[in-house]
Amino acid sequence: MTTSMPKAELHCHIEGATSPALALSQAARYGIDTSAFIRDGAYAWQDFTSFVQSYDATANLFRTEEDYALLAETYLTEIAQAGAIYSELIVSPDQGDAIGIGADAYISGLAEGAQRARAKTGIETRFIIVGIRHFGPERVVKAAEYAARRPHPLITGFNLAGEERMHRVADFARAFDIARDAGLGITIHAGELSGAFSVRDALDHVRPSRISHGVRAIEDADLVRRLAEEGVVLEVCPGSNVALGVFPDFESHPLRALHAAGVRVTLNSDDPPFFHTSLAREYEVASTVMGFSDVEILGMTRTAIEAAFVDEPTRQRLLAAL
Ligand SMILES: Nc1ncnc2[nH]cnc12
Ligand SMILES: [Zn+2]
Repeated sequence: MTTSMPKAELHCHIEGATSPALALSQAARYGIDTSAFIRDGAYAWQDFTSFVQSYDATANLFRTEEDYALLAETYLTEIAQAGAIYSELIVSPDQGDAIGIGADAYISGLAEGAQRARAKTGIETRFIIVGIRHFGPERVVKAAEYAARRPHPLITGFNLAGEERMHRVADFARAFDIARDAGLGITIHAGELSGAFSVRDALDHVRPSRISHGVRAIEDADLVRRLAEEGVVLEVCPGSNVALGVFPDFESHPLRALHAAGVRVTLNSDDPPFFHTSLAREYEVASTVMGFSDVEILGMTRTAIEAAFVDEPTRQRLLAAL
């Protein structure tokens, strides 16, 4: 049983962590019709493109700083009650602009929510600024420039998400240079919807310490060896991968093979209610379906803390809590 285990995650998109219940209460507040993206109390989507549409429609239910505080507080409190001691939330300054409050107010609302959750439960949180790939390289540079100004102390990393099949990683190298030069931790979505080549491109052009997903590296044995040798940490999201059809089921998911090959892997929830999962469920599936021992699962949590984009005193305090 993983219920009482300490947990940590490096990869959760904050808007994607909205429970359908919270989405419905926000929709009622603003008089928004959700029938296009919530049906029978669950998010409706069929493929990655319609998932992104449902995700964006959900994100647009949060309009004010206080809405964002409520979202972060609700999610972080829930996972803390399930044993999480650390969470890195992927946050998008573009979303602050999209709703008209601006990136600073968006971040400050999220930070207020993180602070409330920390006061109640002790959970530690950091924010990873994300550039949206399908918005194109120039918009991603803008997101990197925003992150590089270090507008809030909880912002410690930079990521690239969105439609992986658009553009090549090299098109985003400048954005990552800007973020890296500002001292931010570097991670990038690759090897989820696109194959092993995208993981190789990420290593060559972006030099990340972590990769968001990266699981399709399994298609290339040399690449798996390289990941293991270079100690690159994979933020693995098995529930998300199965829900999106990247792998047909948990039995054929490569987490076990990557772990056995010596790749440093961690467990993550991605967009939990969209993918019918939660951080707690990822831990439980790793144990009961994938057959990882408690010691192996604790090892993945340790890897997450070792790879977290936090200051050293915080890392040592979190490691001591394991
Ligand atoms: N799983 C995912 N892959 C790429 N971009 C995303 N944005 C939100 N969730 C995502
Ligand atoms: Zn993701």
